[in-house]
Amino acid sequence: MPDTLQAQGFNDAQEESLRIISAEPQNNEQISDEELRPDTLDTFIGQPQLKAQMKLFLDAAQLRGVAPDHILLAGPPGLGKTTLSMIVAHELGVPIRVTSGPAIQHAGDLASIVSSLEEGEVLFIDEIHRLPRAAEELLYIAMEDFRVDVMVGKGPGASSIPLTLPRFTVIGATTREGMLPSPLRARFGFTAHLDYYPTSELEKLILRSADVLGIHVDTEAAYELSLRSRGTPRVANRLLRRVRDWAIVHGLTEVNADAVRDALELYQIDSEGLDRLDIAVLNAICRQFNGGPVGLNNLAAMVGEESETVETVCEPYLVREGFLARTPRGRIATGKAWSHLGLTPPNDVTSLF
Ligand SMILES: Nc1ncnc2c1ncn2[C@@H]1O[C@H](COP(=O)(O)OP(=O)(O)OP(=O)(O)O)[C@@H](O)[C@H]1O
Repeated sequence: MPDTLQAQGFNDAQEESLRIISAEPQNNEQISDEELRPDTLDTFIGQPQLKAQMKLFLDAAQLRGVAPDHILLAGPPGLGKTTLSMIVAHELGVPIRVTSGPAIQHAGDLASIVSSLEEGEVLFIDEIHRLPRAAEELLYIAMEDFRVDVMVGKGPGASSIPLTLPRFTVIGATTREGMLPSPLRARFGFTAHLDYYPTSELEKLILRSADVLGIHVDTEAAYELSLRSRGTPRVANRLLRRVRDWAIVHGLTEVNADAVRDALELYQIDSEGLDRLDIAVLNAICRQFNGGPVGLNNLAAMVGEESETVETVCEPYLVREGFLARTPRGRIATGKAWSHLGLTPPNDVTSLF
């Protein structure tokens, strides 16, 4: 009988802690994301190269007195794509219309949005890689020729009337740049890739968010939080809120490093930002499979999770942080994983890394 997570008592309350380190927004988090969004490039923390490029790009458009070219923002969830698009509109002093690939079901939905845009307006399309095909084709023409063809009538008598659109700027955001068809990708004049944030920048971000939320957080506490934030602003802000709750309940007026450690221990987030599922995965590879290699399905069965969850929720961070390696024969635990678990790798395993 496999030693699964359920068998180890991985219950709903513990699953809750899984979601704390997820980079995806949860429940009503869009609302709490809003209050922490910086609204200028100067207050947007980190990504220095991207900010410098973006500033030049926007300044040039403003000096030329035209709407900037279309912008593609690519990168993992929670790194600030939506925030940057709001900043672009704010810096240009123009309104922004927000939609997303999954919200547009028919080409007509997109036609009605683009045909109601004002001159210079920003159209933000989140998850642009999920637009339906017909909408994508309509978008090609709208982006390139600022035109939309409106179909009148049905069947053989149908005809299309071209409607000229004002110049506007599309900002597309995607977590899956590779899924964008190349004709769509080619229509963006500027593509920005967002990277995971180093801890030094997450610290600044946490101190800024603490200020906005009216919490006193000392620098050591900000550092401890940044270590556990998986390089992701959304995770940093979420952990900060959970630590704030802990501080309120414990009657603290200032959050210090001990409060961060104690609060996050309660949520089963360790010093490297690994949660219970990450640890279960590493434990399974080291203890049950002698360090690997082990196939994804076996591994997922061992921890009692869907393969997809293991692959998309745990692995990217474990691989990025050097705890786990993917090889053609399966997943292997690295030396860092063994030492993080306080285990000694067997001799025949050390040759694998
Ligand atoms: N560079 C930054 N400086 C300050 N706060 C940031 C930064 N990047 C992101 N944030 C904050 O992190 C949260 C998540 O950011 P945002 O919604 O922009 O991410 P996203 O990349 O659009 O995520 P998704 O792909 O899930 O839509 C927001 O509260 C935002 O204010």
